Amino acid sequence: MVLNPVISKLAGKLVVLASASPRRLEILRNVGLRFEVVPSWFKETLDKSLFKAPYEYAVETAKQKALEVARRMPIKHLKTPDIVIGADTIVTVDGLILEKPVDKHDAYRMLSSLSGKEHSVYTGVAIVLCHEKENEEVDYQLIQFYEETKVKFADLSEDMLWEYINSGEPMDKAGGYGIQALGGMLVEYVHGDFLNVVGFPLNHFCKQLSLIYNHCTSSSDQKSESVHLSVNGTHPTPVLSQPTPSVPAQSSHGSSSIPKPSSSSSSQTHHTHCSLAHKVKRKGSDSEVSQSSWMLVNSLSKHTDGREAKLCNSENTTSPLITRSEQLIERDVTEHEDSEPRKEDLERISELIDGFKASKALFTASRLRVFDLLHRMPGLDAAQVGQEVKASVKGTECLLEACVSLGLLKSKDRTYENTDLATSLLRSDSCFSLHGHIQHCDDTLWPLFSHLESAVEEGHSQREKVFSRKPKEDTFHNSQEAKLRFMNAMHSVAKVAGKSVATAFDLSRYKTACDLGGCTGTMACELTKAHPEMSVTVFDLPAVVELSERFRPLQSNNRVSFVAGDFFQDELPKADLYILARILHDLTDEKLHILLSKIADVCKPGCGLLLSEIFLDEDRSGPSRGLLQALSMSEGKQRSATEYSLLLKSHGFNTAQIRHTDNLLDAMFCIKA
Ligand SMILES: Cc1cn([C@@H]2O[C@H](COP(=O)(O)OP(=O)(O)OP(=O)(O)O)[C@@H](O)[C@H]2O)c(=O)[nH]c1=O
Repeated sequence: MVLNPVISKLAGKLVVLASASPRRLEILRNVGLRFEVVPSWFKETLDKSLFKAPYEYAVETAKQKALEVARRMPIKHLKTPDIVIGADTIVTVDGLILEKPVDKHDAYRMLSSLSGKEHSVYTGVAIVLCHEKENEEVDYQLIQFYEETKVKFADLSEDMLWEYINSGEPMDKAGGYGIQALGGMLVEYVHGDFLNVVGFPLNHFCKQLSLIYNHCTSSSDQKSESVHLSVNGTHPTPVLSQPTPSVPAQSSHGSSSIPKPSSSSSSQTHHTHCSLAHKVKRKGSDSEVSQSSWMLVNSLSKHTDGREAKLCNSENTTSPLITRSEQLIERDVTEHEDSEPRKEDLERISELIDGFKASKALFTASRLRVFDLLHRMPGLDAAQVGQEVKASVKGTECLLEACVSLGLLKSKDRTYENTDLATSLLRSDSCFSLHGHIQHCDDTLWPLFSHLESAVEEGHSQREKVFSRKPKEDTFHNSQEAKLRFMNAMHSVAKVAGKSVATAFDLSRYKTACDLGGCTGTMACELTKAHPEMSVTVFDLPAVVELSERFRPLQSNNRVSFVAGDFFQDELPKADLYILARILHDLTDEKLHILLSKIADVCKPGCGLLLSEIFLDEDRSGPSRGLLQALSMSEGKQRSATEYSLLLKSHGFNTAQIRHTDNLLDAMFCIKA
């Protein structure tokens, strides 16, 4: 079928991905779909012997995953999604269904059964469309389909098998391998949609969406089969299984009665476009990783039916795949070496080279309170600004011009005023001021980053080396000052990100909360604003609680109280929701487990845990904000949402929802099992 643009059709709809799979999240995020992640609690324990074909099992599991979330959300999250997407990936070989291995031996069993053979990967997908009716009942409409991809593994030696298993990669992946990463080494060829193996058949999914939202008529090879479930409360009852006008068609791979796809042998080839290709583009083509991804993508080809793809390899040739891929890489490298550098590459590198200059210009203007001044007195010229901030005219002029070029100031006839960005984020007294954070970057991070080379060589932060050189830092007064500066930094980030985190989830069932390490109480304040029946205790070190009084006039809220204590040593205040905002990334594994065990001990089943951190992309390729921060961290580490989720799970907290907020901090909501 002809594919029409469709992702934009979902704008404004509450789309929910009922999956904890980081790969599915990334595949869908890469195409610009905006959605919430609510991992399904459905246990993958359907009796496989009841299904005639393996894909029926995958489709049914996907359906149950999606329906569980579609049914839970109106009750537990008090909102009805528009669309819930569920998926399930399985590997089948020799008539067996392989899911995720339970341990290394299980992984060994799976991978050795795949060695030297072709197997099928099926991903079943269920799209549940939720229609709220006037009587508060929800009508669920179900579209389900599956996609098959054939994959052939090389013969794997025992050493290869164990080296791969010991990498840890197999454990959360169907069949015990990840084709998108190290597992790619094991693969001789792929017939079909590559992303289907990774966990989500994007192309087929878009075609289905197109059928739903573009109201196309189905092509002749497509059968129509959609299921309506009329749901009252929590118990769905299948009432009908037939085509409907609003969901016109089901693809040829739709649900149980549909025959297996035939293996196509068309000779026309096209290069596939998958998320890896986008990534290569985004990252530039210099790194080895990018090149190998590029090779992988380009060595796939697509047949005319648009779904069956095959490597340019066949068993009756010596190894055309390798030859072709090598040629592609060779050509790519040569082209890059010989040709003039591309304009955008030069721009990107210059930007990076000058990044430190831009940062320092911002820090300096901020320290001199240029943005405060120009807010009070817009339209000053360089001499007037210099006089006010007690700086030279020449130096001030250079600084102001640099700020204009960075979009922080506007100039007209050699006079200056703030841009909107400066007014909202850079003034020291604005509601969302990042002034405190900027000062912290200048005072603490700047010196640390100037010792980055030693930090990288030695493998630990240079904090002690850098700051013990300045004896004045050790006096009580200065350490007090340093504490205040740090609190100011935390305060300013919490002011900017607090609302996004506090409103990320419906927490209205919780009446008492405790913000551990809650500093000045800004996040606590945002939580009470977002949840009018909630009271929040801020628990922090005595010195912090004492100093936080200076910020209290800002928190005019009697539902926020402060308790002094050390969360490693003292009893935690009782609450039914605990908040950990920007705490975990900074702790060693040991401390982290002590803290999480303490929280788990005081939490009854049903208690909540709200975690707020920067969540790294699952492949740790971004965001730079998180990865750059890691360069100056003394202990601890940055993690992805899945890593946090697994960590919390090991202490009995199930992830209920994850929110990438597009703000400075992301959020995850977990419930004590
Ligand atoms: C073959 C293959 C699989 N996978 C992953 O295997 C999991 C399958 O498990 P699932 O049960 O379908 O999903 P899940 O991870 O448990 O998530 P959920 O949807 O919440 O059940 C998914 O993650 C897939 O990406 C890869 O990442 N690469 C591969 O090459």
